Amino acid sequence: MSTVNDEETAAASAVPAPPVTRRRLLGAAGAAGLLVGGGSGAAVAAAARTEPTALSSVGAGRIPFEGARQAGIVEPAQARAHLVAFDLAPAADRRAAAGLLRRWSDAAREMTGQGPGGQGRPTTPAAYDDQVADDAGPSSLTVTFGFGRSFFGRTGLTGRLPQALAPLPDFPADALDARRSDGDLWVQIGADDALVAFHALRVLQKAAQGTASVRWQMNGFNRTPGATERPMTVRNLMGQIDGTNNPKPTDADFDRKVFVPAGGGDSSPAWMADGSYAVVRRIRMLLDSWDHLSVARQEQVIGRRKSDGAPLSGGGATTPVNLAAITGDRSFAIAGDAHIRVAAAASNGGAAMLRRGFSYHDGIGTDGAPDAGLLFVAWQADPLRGFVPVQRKLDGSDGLSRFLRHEASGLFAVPGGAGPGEYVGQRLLEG
Ligand SMILES: C=CC1=C(C)c2cc3[nH]c(cc4nc(cc5[nH]c(cc1n2)c(C)c5CCC(=O)O)C(CCC(=O)O)=C4C)c(C)c3C=C
Ligand SMILES: [Fe+2]
Repeated sequence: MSTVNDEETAAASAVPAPPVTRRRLLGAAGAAGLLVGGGSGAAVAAAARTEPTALSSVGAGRIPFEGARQAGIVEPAQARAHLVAFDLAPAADRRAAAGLLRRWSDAAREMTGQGPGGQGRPTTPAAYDDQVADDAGPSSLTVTFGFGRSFFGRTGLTGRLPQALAPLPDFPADALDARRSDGDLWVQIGADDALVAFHALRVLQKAAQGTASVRWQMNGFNRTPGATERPMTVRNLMGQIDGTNNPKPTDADFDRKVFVPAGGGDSSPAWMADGSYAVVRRIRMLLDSWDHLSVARQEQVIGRRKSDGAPLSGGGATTPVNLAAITGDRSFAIAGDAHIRVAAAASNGGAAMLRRGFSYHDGIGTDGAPDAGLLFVAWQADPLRGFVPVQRKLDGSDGLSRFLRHEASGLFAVPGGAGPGEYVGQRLLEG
């Protein structure tokens, strides 16, 4: 599942970090030379050849933590992700929760290179330092925080519970594992480097100690930037180009679809201004069955060509889909149960969302098949005008659903971002 991870936005979204200073790199190279000094001649020669180089483009990508909106929503989905839900400790109240969001925001600010010591490089809050991300640049790290419905009861804030955070309906085909669903708090960590992402996760876990503990964790991935000749929409584990027809930040109605307006909305209180709602679903792909289909059949199931993502109604990948197109034998070019027909805004009263997911692969399941699929993350201003109507339709009539199993689910209110000196959620917790 892709995102705005497309040609148009890839270059624009990450701010290159200032280059690493020569002194710093020479220091590191010198230390490496000392370390191998007693070793073989070949090792010494290899160390001597170690020229200081600037951070590669991957390490240099920096996405500011501070802003009216949280990072990690509109930027291209990174190569690595940890999606983690936390539950508050029994004794943790609203004050403790506020302290946690303050610690988390400060840590995220520092790790993304915006903190007190930051100069564009990630720093680690000293109290949690494990040095795992030392030497790496920010690597497009984003940390995004959200609140689950249960958070409001736990902190005495039910009066501020958004209507839009109503529980998702039970979809008949769901096979949800409650232990891997929901949660008081949700954190999405994304980075283009695995160590940077892991490090951020550990720092946030340590900062939570005594206040909240991990309820579930899911680890995802996408194509690494630079792996293709030019930036392009990613493929999911079924091999499809996924994300082509996502709303684009340049669309006139993008903000209205994805973000809560200033002052709140019909179903959102004012503290959610500039925020969004994240629907998170762990969707297992029944890959062994899928791989038995011919490519032609797979293309009919989706409604797009597998090679380049072009719609079966004609044209190239970015050609608008024509759901009315008829083939020579007078049938629809895009089948009645094709995924893109059933999911289309036109089939769902205009319902739309920004899909920004990550693939996952957790080895082989107890059934002997790959435990792999999509960590589907959909962003919208109101789930009742986004995910809910679309999933209702897909659940009953999507040809793709025969090859999927929804195994876990969560809905989280992701408030607007933090400005200098602020923490995420401050307007909820202190307003
Ligand atoms: C409830 C929303 C959706 C779920 C759940 C979902 C799961 C899912 N989708 C794919 C693969 C593709 N989806 C594509 C398009 C597409 N999917 C949704 C919604 C959900 N998908 C929408 C709204 C759209 C756009 C429809 C349109 O108007 O064109 C595509 C085509 C390429 C693209 O536009 O992204 C693919 C491929 C998988 C594998 C999956 C669950 C694992
Ligand atoms: Fe889809």
